[in-house]
Amino acid sequence: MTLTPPDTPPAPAAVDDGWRPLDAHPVGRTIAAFATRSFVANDPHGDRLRIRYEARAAAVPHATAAQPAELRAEVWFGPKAEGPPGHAHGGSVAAVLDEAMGLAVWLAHRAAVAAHIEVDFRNPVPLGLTGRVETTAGPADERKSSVSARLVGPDGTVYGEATGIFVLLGERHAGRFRGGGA
Ligand SMILES: CCCCC/C=C\C/C=C\C/C=C\C/C=C\CCCC(=O)SCCNC(=O)CCNC(=O)[C@H](O)C(C)(C)COP(=O)(O)OP(=O)(O)OC[C@H]1O[C@@H](n2cnc3c(N)ncnc32)[C@H](O)[C@@H]1OP(=O)(O)O
Repeated sequence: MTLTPPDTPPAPAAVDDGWRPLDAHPVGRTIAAFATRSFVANDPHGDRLRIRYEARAAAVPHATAAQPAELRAEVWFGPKAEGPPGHAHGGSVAAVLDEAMGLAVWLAHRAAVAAHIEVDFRNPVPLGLTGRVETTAGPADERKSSVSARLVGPDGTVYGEATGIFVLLGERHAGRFRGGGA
């Protein structure tokens, strides 16, 4: 019996894990528009931070307690994010984690501001790193949500971990967090 060489196996079908650009998500569009102005995300071609958010499409159109919307991001730390020589400033890492947590709460529940965050810097972030921010928004009551996030490198190195309490914006905050500025 002769064995014929197997055909070249077909490329594995791309696995659709449900992640889409943020602006493909109905709530995500509002968030994406906000993010173009934010401290973290306002310079997508700059040398400091470049960040691209994605939402889990499985949550379209709205999150439920059983299936909260999820947010993640790809982030690049450029030469102008420097803190310790050759590495990212802790404030830039904290800012990235803070914003991602805020947007994750917004996507899962509604717009919110950070009341309390804690950040653990696990490994120094080399400048030039492109990492992944993963977020998990916890359940919310009518006033607040817990949330966590971490920054992971392409090889699985965990660079930073954060937890936060975000206060959901309601009627009592009306007018406090409007756009504008001096
Ligand atoms: C579809 C249209 C949408 C339009 C959206 C419009 C605007 C968007 C607005 C905002 C954008 C949203 C997201 C932005 C995303 C990311 C940005 C990055 C995240 C940030 O960077 S954002 C900036 C930094 N952030 C601040 O600038 C906040 C300054 N701060 C305050 O403005 C107040 O401090 C406030 C409002 C936080 C609370 O004040 P408050 O009076 O409303 O809340 P209150 O005291 O009633 O507490 C309610 C419950 O939260 C618990 N709680 C409160 N504080 C706590 C703490 N520190 N630790 C642990 N738990 C805490 C209480 O214990 C209570 O819990 P309980 O209900 O169980 O009693």
